[in-house]
Amino acid sequence: MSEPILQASGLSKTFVLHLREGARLPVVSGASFELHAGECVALGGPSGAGKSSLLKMVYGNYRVDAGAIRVRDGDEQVDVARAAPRRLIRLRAHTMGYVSQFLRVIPRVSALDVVADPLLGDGVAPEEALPRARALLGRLNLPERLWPLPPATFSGGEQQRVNIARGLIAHRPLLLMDEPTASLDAANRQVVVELIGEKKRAGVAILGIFHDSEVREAVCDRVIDVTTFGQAA
Ligand SMILES: Nc1ncnc2c1ncn2[C@@H]1O[C@H](COP(=O)(O)OP(=O)(O)OP(=O)(O)O)[C@@H](O)[C@H]1O
Repeated sequence: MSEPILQASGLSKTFVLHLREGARLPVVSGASFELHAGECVALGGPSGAGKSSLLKMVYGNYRVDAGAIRVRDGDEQVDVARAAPRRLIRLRAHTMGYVSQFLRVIPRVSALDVVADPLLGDGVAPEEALPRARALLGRLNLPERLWPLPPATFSGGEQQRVNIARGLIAHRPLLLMDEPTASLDAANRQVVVELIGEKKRAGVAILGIFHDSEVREAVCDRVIDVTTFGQAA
């Protein structure tokens, strides 16, 4: 088997609530798992098990107390748990994408530009990036009249589709997805299932939270049960 794209080993994290007399909330202890090219893996377990927290640790938004999160970046390996902020920014720009549940809206920027932006950041010319953004928004059934508008006033499902298009338009070898279909109707869920399938066939490794069991069964090769990582004392 090829080298893993993501290798997490011995991750532990306890939240300490300093404004609550230092209350301690252990969330994971000794979490270890790997992801290989072309596979989609779901983080599973009941509400509060630590799925979102684990995803945020892998992306580098939450610090870990112990353990390593090694991500393959071309010929290099970057340990997200120890990487300098600049290295993390570079890793996120080209290697590790994140499709959050909600769109972070940028004032006055049109939906089309929001979606094309990652391609432009990769150096793709606007003449190529914009048609690709239009095609993806079209596949996701976002009405054409909305494309030139900033998404701030869009419905939840419309914003989520803009967010998915932005997260999937460029190639990133590792994709983290937090409930990508939460606000979508059945037809659009199916489009997202197809888009994820295409990413897998392109060799992308996907780690995500998929509460919708139909979507999970359609796209995921296995489930990592977060409860098996136990909780720190
Ligand atoms: N920033 C934070 N500060 C303090 N505690 C937190 C923080 N984020 C998460 N927690 C706690 O960590 C535990 C795990 O939360 P997390 O959101 O990771 O669970 P989850 O499995 O994703 O749940 P759900 O399926 O309900 O979204 C919860 O008890 C939560 O209260």
